[in-house]
Amino acid sequence: LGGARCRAGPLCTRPLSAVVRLRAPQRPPGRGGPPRAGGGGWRKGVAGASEEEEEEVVDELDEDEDEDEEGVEELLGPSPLALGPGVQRVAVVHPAVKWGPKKSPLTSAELQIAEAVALVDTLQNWTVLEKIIIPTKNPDKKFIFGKGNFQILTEKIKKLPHVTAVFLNVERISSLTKKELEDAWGVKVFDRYTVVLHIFRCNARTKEAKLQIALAEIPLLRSNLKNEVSQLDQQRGGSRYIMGSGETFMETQNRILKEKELKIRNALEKLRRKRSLLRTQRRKREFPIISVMGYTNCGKTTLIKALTGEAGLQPRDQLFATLDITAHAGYLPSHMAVIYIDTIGFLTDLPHNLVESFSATLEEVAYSDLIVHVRDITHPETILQKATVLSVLKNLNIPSHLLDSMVEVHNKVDLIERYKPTEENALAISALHGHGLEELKEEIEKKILTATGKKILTVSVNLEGPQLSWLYKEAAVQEVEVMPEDGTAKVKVIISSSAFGKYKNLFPNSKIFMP
Ligand SMILES: Nc1nc2c(ncn2[C@@H]2O[C@H](COP(=O)(O)OP(=O)(O)OP(=O)(O)O)[C@@H](O)[C@H]2O)c(=O)[nH]1
Ligand SMILES: [Mg+2]
Repeated sequence: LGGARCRAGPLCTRPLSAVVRLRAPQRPPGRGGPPRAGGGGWRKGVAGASEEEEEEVVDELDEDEDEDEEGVEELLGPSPLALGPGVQRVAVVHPAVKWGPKKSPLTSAELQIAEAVALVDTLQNWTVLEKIIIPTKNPDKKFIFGKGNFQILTEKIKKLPHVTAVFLNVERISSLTKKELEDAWGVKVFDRYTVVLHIFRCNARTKEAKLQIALAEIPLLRSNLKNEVSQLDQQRGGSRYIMGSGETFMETQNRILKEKELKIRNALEKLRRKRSLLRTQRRKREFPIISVMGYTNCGKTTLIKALTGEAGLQPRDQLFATLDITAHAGYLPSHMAVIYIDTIGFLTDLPHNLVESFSATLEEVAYSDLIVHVRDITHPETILQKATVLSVLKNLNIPSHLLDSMVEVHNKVDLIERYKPTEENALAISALHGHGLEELKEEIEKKILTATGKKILTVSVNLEGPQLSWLYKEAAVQEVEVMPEDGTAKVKVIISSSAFGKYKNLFPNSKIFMP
């Protein structure tokens, strides 16, 4: 890939496998409560998992982590974009549909080109030299532009002496069109797919992200191969057989690519199995899971940082800062421990197979108890962004109850004076300044209790009896307030309906205080 590196430093995120290592970030402000045994003491009380058990899971999951690392680098290989090292000076060309059925009702060419520029700005050493909007009737057809407009465009590009590449802001161009445009303009031509993929490549840190990128790059390698073969054919006048093998060069290369694709899919499948093991572990520990989703740069990481107090999280004003799904522990108002999952942001016209290669990661979302949809309400395209997020979620086969219970959050309201959401049930917040977070946590807690069928209640127990240890085993004890005068304690618990039924049967005389 040469010298094109991202502006961002190393990502400071916590891979999903860190879930089982979570430690309570702070002790909740409660009276009494279970005793603290070392660092994980409080959590031990909440989740009912011993530390030894926890370490065991970590060991099991970390196994062969390192030995695979080299294999992943090999599968990822050099970038198929074949970019030279160093600087790229880019002309961003946006084919705008002025009318007809292909015209997007929600967006304007200026805003679309602004997003394309933001994508280029994400990359270190890449600068935008020129922005050109050029009309077209149908950007999906083979040559994108009409003859006259193409000539105007070619003249404009040729007049830019320092330009090294053209970023054509369409989802995908065929290898044939790409070649023709490159021949006509004498510079490299990228589409959205290649630019986004390049950003992903720069931001990928974990094995899973790298494998997903390797998978998404296969179609590029395939079209590169096609070009290479047609060039060879032109030079030599026909396909050549590799001596003795009976296979043409194209067939051999295609076979190698297929094998590579299979290896990547297998490696991803292995990671997926690991993930499902983690999921079972988490279920056992009864941490409710909240997936935080939204358009890229809307403030997901900032929000999770604010909700969990995790200092290591690094939000950045950059598209696709987060590429790995990561998990972070936080507390709801009643001291319930939950896990927030930070996810990759969405983008309009994100090429289909790119989404597909990341959908394994996003599969995690389907297993969460609640989705929080964060929106950058200050963005001029916020409505289109919402539509994009909802449509991607639909395509991911997220269970409908999760879509129905989704919490919509309007973020960055500090930038708008006296903001009032027009959508019913949306919550206005500023993740950066911490406004509206208490209300948000209350709302999340309400929905989590409904989703998990749990109740929060306080019971009075006799300290000499078995109730307290029963509750520690079967429910999540939040607070214990001892009444020394009569040897009882008031215990606040989060308990499932079925465990509550059992409790009432076992201890019919225990006093119960509903909230
Ligand atoms: N003014 C303001 N800026 C915010 C707020 N929340 C986030 N930001 C800024 O928005 C930018 C993006 O924030 P992130 O938290 O990295 O966004 P993200 O959704 O995680 O982005 P990706 O991971 O790239 O998809 C950063 O510069 C944040 O400081 C907010 O409430 N107010
Ligand atoms: Mg992020």
